[in-house]
Amino acid sequence: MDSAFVEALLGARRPLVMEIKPRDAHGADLVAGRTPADLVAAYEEAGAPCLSVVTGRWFGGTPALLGEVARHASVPLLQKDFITRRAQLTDARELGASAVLLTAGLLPVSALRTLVDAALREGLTPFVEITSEAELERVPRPGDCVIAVNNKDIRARERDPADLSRSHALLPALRASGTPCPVSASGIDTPSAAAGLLAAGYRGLLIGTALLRSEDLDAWSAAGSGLLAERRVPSRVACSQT
Ligand SMILES: O=P(O)(O)OC[C@@H](O)[C@@H](O)c1c[nH]c2ccccc12
Repeated sequence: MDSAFVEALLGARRPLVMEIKPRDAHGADLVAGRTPADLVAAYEEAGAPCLSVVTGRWFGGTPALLGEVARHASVPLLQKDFITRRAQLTDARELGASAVLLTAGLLPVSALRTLVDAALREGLTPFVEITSEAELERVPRPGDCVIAVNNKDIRARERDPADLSRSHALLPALRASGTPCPVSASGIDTPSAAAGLLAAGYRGLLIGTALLRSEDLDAWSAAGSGLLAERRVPSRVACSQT
């Protein structure tokens, strides 16, 4: 498969897809005054092989944020939004995305197939999120997709507590599906949880909130490269609700 996003992730020493999103699921600010350029610089310096940009408005994102990140980033970008129409794929590519989120649990199976085919035709890597084996079975062309287990539930707007055991339980099925790049996403909130998922066999982790609140990205990078330092990771004080 020909995918800059997958190649970057599989070739990375620290396969962490570092996410930029303005607010967490409860509406709290995650950016703390930093510009998109500041965030890109911090993540790239920490060794991010790819970045995720949330453009969905539940999390305070906009398409313009993706364009702004793309102006500064030199790594492949994933757009995270609720994509239901082909026109959104063209927009994603024009804004600078290399990969697009498609949510298996929210799309009828025929729409999922159409969007996976259309994304691949646009040169975009489908990054398909699933939460169960039943959803995994609905993913077409898994060998051409990144498949990510979401440890939270997007139908609950990600306000539910994360269940990392879901990622551990679904890994064998993910591997059997033929995806080149099994990913675990959401609610990974400590470097040791990250290290555990990578040790289990995940080839990529998608982390937003915890990185945006972290004051020690190096500890995360160490976890990502299997060199977990036994040190405390200070968190930013949770920012006020907006
Ligand atoms: O901030 P977290 O818990 O590390 O989660 C990141 C990412 O998985 C989450 O932002 C997300 C998962 N599915 C989405 C769909 C749209 C927007 C965002 C998302």
